[in-house]
Amino acid sequence: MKIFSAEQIYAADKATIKKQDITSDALMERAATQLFNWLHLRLQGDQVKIHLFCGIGNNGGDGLALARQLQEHGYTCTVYVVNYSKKRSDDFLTNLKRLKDREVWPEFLEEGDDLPEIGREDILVDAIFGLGLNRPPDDWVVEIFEHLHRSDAFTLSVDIPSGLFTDKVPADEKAVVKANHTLSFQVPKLIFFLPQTGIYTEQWELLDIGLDTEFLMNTETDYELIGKNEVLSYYIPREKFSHKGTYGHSLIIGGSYGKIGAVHLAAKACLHTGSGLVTVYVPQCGYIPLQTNFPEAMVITDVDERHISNIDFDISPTVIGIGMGMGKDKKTVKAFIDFLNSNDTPLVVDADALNILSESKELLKKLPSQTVLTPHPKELERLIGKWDGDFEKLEMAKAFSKMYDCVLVIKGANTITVYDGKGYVNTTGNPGMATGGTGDVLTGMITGLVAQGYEPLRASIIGVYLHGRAGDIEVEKTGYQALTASSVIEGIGRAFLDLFAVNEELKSGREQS
Ligand SMILES: NC(=O)C1=CN([C@@H]2O[C@H](COP(=O)(O)OP(=O)(O)OC[C@H]3O[C@@H](n4cnc5c(N)ncnc54)[C@H](O)[C@@H]3O)[C@@H](O)[C@H]2O)[C@H](O)CC1
Ligand SMILES: [K+]
Repeated sequence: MKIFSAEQIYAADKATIKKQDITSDALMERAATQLFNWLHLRLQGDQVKIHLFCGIGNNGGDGLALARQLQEHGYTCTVYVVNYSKKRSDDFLTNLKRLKDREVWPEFLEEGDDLPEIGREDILVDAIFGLGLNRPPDDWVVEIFEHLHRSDAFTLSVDIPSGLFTDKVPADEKAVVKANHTLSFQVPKLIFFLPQTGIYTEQWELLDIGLDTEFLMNTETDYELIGKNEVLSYYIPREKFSHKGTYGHSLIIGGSYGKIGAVHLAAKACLHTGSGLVTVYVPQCGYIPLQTNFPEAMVITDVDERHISNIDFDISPTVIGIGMGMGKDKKTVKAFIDFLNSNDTPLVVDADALNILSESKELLKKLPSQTVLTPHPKELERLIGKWDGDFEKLEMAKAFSKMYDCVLVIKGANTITVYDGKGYVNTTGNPGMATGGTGDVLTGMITGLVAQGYEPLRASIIGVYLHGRAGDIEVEKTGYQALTASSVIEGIGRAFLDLFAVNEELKSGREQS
């Protein structure tokens, strides 16, 4: 699913109005009807108090139109207009008049006014600012936001939480409404997925307002949201007359004394993801544990007992995953540099190998094209430098990925894969996965997908999705605290099966008919 910028959404509005030969007011009415339906379905006429806080632009217009529909259906609502500017939008004014024609008189809030009492059982609708915010809200408006927050009432934001810019992180966290739920129009917004802006809404949901599908389909976006459909469209089916050679040979290089487990996890995840063969390359201390506990893997050992000191093997792998648990011993750093100087096998690079690259950036030029790098936030900072806010981070990541022709997998709550100027935002995963070893599992999975013939960008996107899905499946059994990297590996098979699972409701519907 595409993630559109604010400019593109405004353009989609225009295209829709023209193509469907409707007024902008009619489009706003559609938006308000969707908001109303959402609330009405849940409230079923309940007489809970609803406070609608509206701005003076089109976000406020949506709020006023919603207020009218609520009032027409007998709901108890009070409407406030946060009067932060004299430049009211036309559709706001149209809806203000319609409300007044029905003898609903909004209370206009100005600087210094007393603020209304809000009970914690009430419902707040936040339609103060939408996509049009272009400077931080005034202090007195921020005070209103804080007043709303203190009420503890359920807060429903219209389109986006008011006070959020669509392309930069707000300087003051008090200057953003904290929403329990956001009903956003038609398309997901990037702000829902970034750590510094995603925190302002607990949940978000899309409401279809019938924007022109042709425009949406034909417009290229900088970001894409990755769900099951996207992953399914990339899936390569297995062939009947295939054999283990068809699905590649992965070599996992890493480990050091006390960190052999990292290689074990990566290699096992690689195998569970479908790599035809998996060989691990470890220091000698890894030989017995791996051969004892992981019979499917072949093991090649370094000449050194405790560290990798000379990467030397006589197999021809399809892809190499390197870095987990490898450490930065002097011998290892040298071995890694020598390896890069002679290697032309596709690479997936993680952990200590990333840190070695960060310390000698000239090495980055030695990576084969489309090498996959899987940094967590600290490793990313060492690689690309410090950034000022999540949006700058993404721009810097894109520039870095272009400069070195590499796929950057930026790990986080919503992992974002960056390549060729585009970002792919993952939707799976959960806080239980913030535990040691899950990164090793991810690297192994991406390696296993490259081995099977997925090009590195797709392997990364699919690997990240399945990794999160496996975690989501397993967390149902364990809860957040007890989820481990090993259980994520156990979930990989189910994550694949889930790609093809028919929605239970659809299935039972079909069986009945
Ligand atoms: N396709 C859709 O998604 C539709 C969305 N709709 C809604 O329209 C808003 C966007 O409306 P817009 O009028 O452009 O912006 P705002 O409502 O956010 O209004 C802001 C308004 O105020 C001015 N302004 C900006 N920042 C400040 C500030 N700090 N202080 C004072 N004034 C400020 C700015 O110039 C604007 O005029 C979208 O989010 C949806 O809710 C449509 O209703 C249907 C189609
Ligand atoms: K809003």
